Amino acid sequence: MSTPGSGTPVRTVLLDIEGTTSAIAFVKDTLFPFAERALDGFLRDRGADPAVAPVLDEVRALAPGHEPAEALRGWMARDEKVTPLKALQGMIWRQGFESGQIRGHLWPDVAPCLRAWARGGIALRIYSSGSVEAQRLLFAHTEAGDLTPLLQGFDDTRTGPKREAASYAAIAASAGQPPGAVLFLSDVAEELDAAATARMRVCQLVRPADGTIASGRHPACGTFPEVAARFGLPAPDEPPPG
Ligand SMILES: CSCCC(=O)C(=O)COP(=O)(O)O
Ligand SMILES: [Mg+2]
Repeated sequence: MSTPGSGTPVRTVLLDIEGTTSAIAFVKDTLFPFAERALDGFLRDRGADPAVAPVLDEVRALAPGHEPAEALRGWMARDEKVTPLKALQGMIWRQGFESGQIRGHLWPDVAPCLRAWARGGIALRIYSSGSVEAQRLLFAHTEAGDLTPLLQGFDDTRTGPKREAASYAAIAASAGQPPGAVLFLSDVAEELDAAATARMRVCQLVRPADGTIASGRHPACGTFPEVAARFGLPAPDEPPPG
């Protein structure tokens, strides 16, 4: 697949989380089990809250004939990126992040690049299946500190599915950028296909520790400094720790 907009300088970097900024194992082995363990207590204690009850109605609408807890556990077991599940996970993770039980994992090459890119005038935005609430929590409580001041926008699947081009067109419009000035980074080739169809520039993060396989359809990099070198972004001036 060609690289749309390759003559346009990158003004915005749009970041996926799982498999891109953060380890797949962190999401699967830390975040998901935390939500699984806390689910029943959360539904019992908070199920009638004004912020929670409408989300449970969305669950019932998507899984008629099932108890919400049963539907949610099924989606979790199959890692289905269902919007109300992701919203509830974000609410459950809040207690874990704010109490210090969970710290957001970032690959060591990520924070130095985000700082350098933001300092260099590049707008940084997140687009993840994780809810906007979860995204903010993760970046406010990373192992490298609170990185939310570096981030200018957050989108989740309420904007649209990650494998549909219209979602990327909407994000570029809300960022006030032509799609060709936006570089989308993700580990998932189908997400990159959709972003490229919307005329964004794209790069697959192929992190060996995550077991990602290069699709061959898009430019691929193993680390954020490689992305910086390939797409003309500022280089990090601090070496990654360790
Ligand atoms: C704190 S974000 C949680 C990550 C998550 O729940 C998820 O499904 C990740 O999906 P992504 O689109 O970032 O690959
Ligand atoms: Mg991902």
